[in-house]
Amino acid sequence: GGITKLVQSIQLIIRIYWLLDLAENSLLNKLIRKSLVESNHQVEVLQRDPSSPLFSVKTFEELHLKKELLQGIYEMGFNRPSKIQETALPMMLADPPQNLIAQSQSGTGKTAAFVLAMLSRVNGAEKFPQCLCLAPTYELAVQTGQVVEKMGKRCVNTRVTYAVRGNRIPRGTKIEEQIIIGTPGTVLDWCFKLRLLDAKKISVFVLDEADVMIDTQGFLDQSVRIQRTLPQDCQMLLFSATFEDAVLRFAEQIIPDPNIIKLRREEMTLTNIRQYYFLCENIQDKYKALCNIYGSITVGQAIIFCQTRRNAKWLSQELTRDGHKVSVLSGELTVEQRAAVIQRFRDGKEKVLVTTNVCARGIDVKQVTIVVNFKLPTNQLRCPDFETYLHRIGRTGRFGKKGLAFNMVERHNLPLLRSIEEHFSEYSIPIKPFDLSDLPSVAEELRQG
Ligand SMILES: Nc1ncnc2c1ncn2[C@@H]1O[C@H](COP(=O)(O)OP(=O)(O)OP(=O)(O)O)[C@@H](O)[C@H]1O
Repeated sequence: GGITKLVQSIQLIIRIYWLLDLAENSLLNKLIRKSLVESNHQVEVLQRDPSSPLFSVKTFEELHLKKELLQGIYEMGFNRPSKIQETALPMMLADPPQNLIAQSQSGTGKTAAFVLAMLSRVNGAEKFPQCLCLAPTYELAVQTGQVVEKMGKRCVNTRVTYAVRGNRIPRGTKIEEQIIIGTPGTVLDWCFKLRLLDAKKISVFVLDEADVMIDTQGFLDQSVRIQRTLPQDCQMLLFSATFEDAVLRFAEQIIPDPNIIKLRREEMTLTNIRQYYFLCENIQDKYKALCNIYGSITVGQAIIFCQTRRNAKWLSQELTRDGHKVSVLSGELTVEQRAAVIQRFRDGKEKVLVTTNVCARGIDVKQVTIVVNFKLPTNQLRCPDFETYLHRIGRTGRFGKKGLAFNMVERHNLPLLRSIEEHFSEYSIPIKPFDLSDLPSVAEELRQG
């Protein structure tokens, strides 16, 4: 009765927030990531059309791209294909066209890959939509469109338009742009209600951020309805940063006889991170321990994780008063504001980033040498949040550098620390109490970098 309805609506609200967070994370990654995330893993080909040419390319020249497209790529500073592009591009550019499902973590070159495929297939002389790309949110659609405009700068006859809320086009208008990027709901309206484009003329269909897409019933159904209206010989491409079973099932439902490739995620290792803890009576004690660290180690850049916005605010005020250059990252900032804070931190304008859990994910800043858990991460049930702990201290010790993690622990939370240490016992790295005698070796290790 009423109770179940109430529970269902609460669950729906939680899912929507979770999805928004997922989409926000995806957008934040795009905004802060100015360069490729290199991977030294090989791409795994899980399934392929036996007739498809299976080879990978090491240069863009081997792809026989239109010269104005090759020009666009070089002007973007791309020297050679990324790991996923090496295998995905030959499949996507093959004739006859191949369908593809590709998973590769954020920042590894998926967007550039399918944008290159769309630009490559567009016939600039024809003034009607030929490529359709679905994205989960307006902002992500705009981000992808910017890559099209940058990479297609020299393809003078090729133009892109956005099927998103707010781009009002009168019913019956015949759209001339060859590439359409939009969110599922608006794209459906453009196809059926407003009849702005003829889906039968679409030759390339891209569904990006599939892992974000499938989490709202609407998107999943709408994407399927759009895909159903496309012609049989339309090339279908689907991309996702992760490959949970649900994503793969959705992908195979949408993309007929696909090639399937994936790039394994870099394992997060803790082996090159030294972890210590300070026993603290209260928050002032924690602040004093923090000052001890600063007083005695030449710190590169540090990220300090707090559990609440209130503590983050209090801590940043204390640090600023003591003359540290501090920036704060917390949930009430918009994604663009967060990206700006992270960009400043990356540029070294501030030495300390105080942040709450919400923004902890996805910040990969190379020169972070120290991570401080001002409070150990726990979930809503006040149990240790192992995944967040791993994500947080994984912000340091990146790219083979040495890293340092300090945990400020109240006495009653020691069992929490022990269960975290136990959970990561495979790395067999103790979380030792920090005392000043450790300093010389720690400082030396940091210097070695
Ligand atoms: N072959 C390449 N060489 C150099 N830089 C590249 C290459 N391909 C992409 N990049 C750059 O790397 C960054 C990440 O690329 P891209 O956005 O395509 O990755 P992505 O996997 O789609 O990331 P996300 O999933 O976060 O959207 C971008 O700044 C892009 O310009």
